[in-house]
Order: sequence, then C-alpha cells, then structure tokens
Amino acid sequence: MNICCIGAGYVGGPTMAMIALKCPDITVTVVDMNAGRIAAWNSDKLPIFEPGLDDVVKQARGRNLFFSTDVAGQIKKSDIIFVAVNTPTKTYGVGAGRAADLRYIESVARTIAEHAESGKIIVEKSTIPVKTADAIKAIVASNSKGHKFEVLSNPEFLAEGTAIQDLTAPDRVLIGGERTPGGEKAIEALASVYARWVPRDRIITTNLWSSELSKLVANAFLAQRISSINSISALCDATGADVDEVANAIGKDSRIGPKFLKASVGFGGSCFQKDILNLTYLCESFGLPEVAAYWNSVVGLNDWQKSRFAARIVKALFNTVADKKIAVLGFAFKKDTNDTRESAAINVCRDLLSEHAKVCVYDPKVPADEIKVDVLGKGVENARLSIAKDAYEACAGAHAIAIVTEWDEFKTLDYAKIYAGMPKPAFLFDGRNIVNLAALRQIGFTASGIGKPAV
Ligand SMILES: NC(=O)c1ccc[n+]([C@@H]2O[C@H](COP(=O)([O-])OP(=O)(O)OC[C@H]3O[C@@H](n4cnc5c(N)ncnc54)[C@H](O)[C@@H]3O)[C@@H](O)[C@H]2O)c1
Ligand SMILES: O=c1ccn([C@@H]2O[C@H](COP(=O)(O)OP(=O)(O)O[C@H]3O[C@H](CO)[C@@H](O)[C@H](O)[C@H]3O)[C@@H](O)[C@H]2O)c(=O)[nH]1
Repeated sequence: MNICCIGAGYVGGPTMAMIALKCPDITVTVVDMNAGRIAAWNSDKLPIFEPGLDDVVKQARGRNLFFSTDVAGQIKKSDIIFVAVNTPTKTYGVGAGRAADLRYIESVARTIAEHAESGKIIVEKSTIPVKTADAIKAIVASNSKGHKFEVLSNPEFLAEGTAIQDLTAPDRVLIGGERTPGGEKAIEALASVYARWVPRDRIITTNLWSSELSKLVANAFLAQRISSINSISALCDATGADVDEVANAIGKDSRIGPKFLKASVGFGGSCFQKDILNLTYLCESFGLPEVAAYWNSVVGLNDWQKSRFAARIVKALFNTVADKKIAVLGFAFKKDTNDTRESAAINVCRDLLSEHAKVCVYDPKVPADEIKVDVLGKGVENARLSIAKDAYEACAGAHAIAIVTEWDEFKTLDYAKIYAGMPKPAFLFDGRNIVNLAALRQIGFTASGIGKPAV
C-alpha cells in the first residue's frame, strides 16, 4: 500500500511518521509545496520541535517514510491520500475573521483530480467545517476522468507538545464516511491501517458529518473548560479563593474530571480560537445565532483574560511601565513546542509595548526573529523589544517578570540571584501558576499568580 499526505506541518509530519513507524510494509510519503519545510524534514533539524519526534522520524525515514515536493507524482502512486493542509481563519470577504479559509483544501482537491490516474481514498485530516467533504467530492468528481473517489473524514486530536504520546496511544481514532458499500470499504481500509497499533474498540466510525462536526465540538468543549476556569480565576482574585484549590475540589467529581482546569493567561495555539470561530460561523449560517453567541463567549472571555494579565502588570507597577524593563518568560503557546500561533505572549508583549515598556523576551525554543515578527509584524522594528538568550539575561535589571509559558525550566530558576539583580520593589507575575509564590515572597518579590490569594 502507498499512502501520501499533502501538507508537511504540525499534523502531517508527526501523524505520517507514526503510521510509517507502525506499518513498515506501507510506504508513506509526505509532500508539501514548501520546499524549505521538506528540506528540513529531510535534515537533522526537523522543522518542528516535538518531544520524541526525532526518534520516530529517524527510525522510519528512508525506510518507508519519505518527504518530497513532488505532489503530482505522489498523488499518482498513492492508494490513500491524506489532506493535512492549513485551514486558517478567513481574513477577507464574507465571513472574514471567523469562517475557515478553504482555499488550500480546494486547491488540493483540484490537484488530486488533475493528477490521479486511478480511484483513490481521500482522507480529510485537516480541521474543516461540516459539509466540506461534499465540496471535495464535487471537485474531484467533475474534474477526474471517471475515477471513483471515496472521501473520508479522519480528524486529528493530537495536542502539540504531546503529539507522539497522543499518536502512540490515542483516546480514539475517528473515521467518518458514507454509509454505502464503497464508503464502508474505504472506512475499513483506513481503519485497518490504524488497527496495527490502536485497539479496535478505540476506532470509532460515524457518518461523514458527525466526524467533521465532532472535531470542532471537541475543541470547543476543551476551550470552554479553560474559559470557565479562567472566569473563576477572576472571582478568586477578587475574593481570596485559590483557583487551583477550586479546580482540584471540583475536578474530583468524576462527572467533571480533573483535566483542562488549569487557569492561565489565556489559551493559545492554532486551533481553539480558529475552530470555535468556525463553529460559531457555521451556527449563524444555519440560522442559530443563540448557539453562536454561547460559543463566542468562550473566545471573548479568553481575550479578556489575556488583556487582564497585561493590565494587571501595568496597574501593579504604579500605573506606568513606560521605559521600565519587563522580562517575559516564555513565548510559545504552551511548553514543549516551538509553535507561537495565537500565543497569549503575543498579546501580552503588544499590550506592554503600547504602554512603552521595554520588553525583553526569553523562550527556550522559539527563534528571536520569529518572536519579533509575531509581535511587531514583518519588517517592523521597535527598539523597545529585545530577545534574551536565557532567563537570567531577560530578568537582569527588570522591574517585573511575567511568566507566560509554563516551561519546566522556569520552575527551578535561581530566583534569589534574579531578585538581587532587579530594581525594588521587584515584581513577578506568574501567568501559569507554576512557581511557589510563598517562596518568592520570602525572597522579597511582590509575587502574584492567576486566581491566587495576594498573601
Ligand atoms: N497543529 C495542530 O496541533 C493540529 C491538531 C489537529 C488538527 N489540526 C488541523 O490540521 C490542519 C493542518 O494544521 P498544521 O498545524 O499541520 O498546519 P501547518 O500550517 O503547520 O501545515 C500545513 C502545510 O500544508 C502545506 N500546504 C498548503 N497548501 C498546500 C498545497 N496546495 N499543496 C501542498 N502543500 C500545501 C503548507 O505549505 C504547510 O506546510 C489544520 O486544519 C489544523 O486545524 C492541527
Ligand atoms: O488546563 C489548561 C489546558 C490548556 N491550556 C492552554 O490551552 C492551549 C491549548 O492547549 P492544548 O489543547 O494542550 O494544545 P493544542 O496543541 O492546541 O491542542 C488542542 O488543539 C488541537 C488542534 O485541533 C487538538 O487536536 C487537541 O486535541 C487540542 O487539545 C494552550 O495555550 C494551553 O496552555 C490552559 O490554559 N489550561
């Protein structure tokens, strides 16, 4: 069997590497039009940082895992074609700022139709609005030379930073397809690939629309939990309750469960906001404004939480941060990834810069150039924004430290040494509730967390 995956990003790369690892008899080729990215996949420095990924790629690459820019050639050869291209929020026209931009999906469908010389199974791996399979089917059917295509939905649920773990032992694999003989056969062909390492009872099959919708709904529910606990963090700040204690107390109820209840500076990442906006747009398109408003509030609360964190820093520093150095520790949207898409750090840095603070950022995995482009935009310079090579350099001479990403190394810094090098009073704002506030206060810091009592 030959499998190809169009799109060599955070999803295409790791998911295909795992299939290749677990199925040595299947040839898996990941293709992308971005030649630089493909070159990186073929090099010792992979384009994405993900714990355990290097090992998986090293074991399979060159054996039955390949990375190539030859999209047309691989379409011809493959029996199953995964589509893992980006589906960002639309920035123009109808639905701008909310609907999914499906131009990359459509372009791939057209490329498949143009180059396929036999029938194929096309698998939607990208996150897409419900009913996208209809559009793909219509395009491939109208442009192909009578070949039979089956379209399946197989959304990906991996989280960045734990992708290899998630792919090795997924909670479930979801496959949606048409309930026709051809559809059932295609579902079984894909299920049998996953069944090499995923127990059959974790492979769920549904109709196409349930599968497409379940992906958006899973992300909406996860993000909703974070916004819920973040809303409570504000009430904890106001009352002296401790949000971690509240989360622990409610999470012990098996109906609620303990996961995804960590209050934070706000959720980031390429998926949550994009997918909820996509869901709300869909709801409105289907005449359900009340449903749209409900889910919209999850994003609204998150925006508020991000701005609340920066506003709190300004307020604590006597209502002015102009020309004060603020150390921002962490820039990735979560630990163990170099991905910065929609990271709360971007908002925090921008808010502080707009108050004329001197912002000095340190992140263990995100390159300096990328931080600058994310905060300022391409080609824009601002002397107030600098990037440090380690946390100590970032904090030296800073009036305040803001922990924005929960990298483990921030838990064990020598805070007494850092404190000695800061003007007093020295402030620390923990946007992730990862450091021991009592110990920091003992050193002399004016330290605060999210939803944590002031003393
Ligand atoms: N990042 C995640 O953790 C995650 C998890 C689950 C689902 N998803 C979904 O998976 C999809 C991909 O996400 P990602 O983070 O991997 O995106 P990404 O931007 O990292 O990668 C997408 C790749 O597709 C390539 N591409 C676009 N159009 C192409 C074309 N016509 N031909 C060849 N290559 C093309 C781009 O060059 C890019 O390298 C999105 O729909 C996303 O919502 C992402
Ligand atoms: O209790 C929590 C859990 C997460 N976060 C934040 O939420 C964001 C998203 O985290 P996470 O969900 O772990 O990472 P993603 O890689 O964005 O993964 C989500 O989005 C993917 C893309 O759709 C899905 O595949 C995953 O199942 C889904 O968890 C990050 O900023 C986290 O710091 C919190 O603030 N508190």
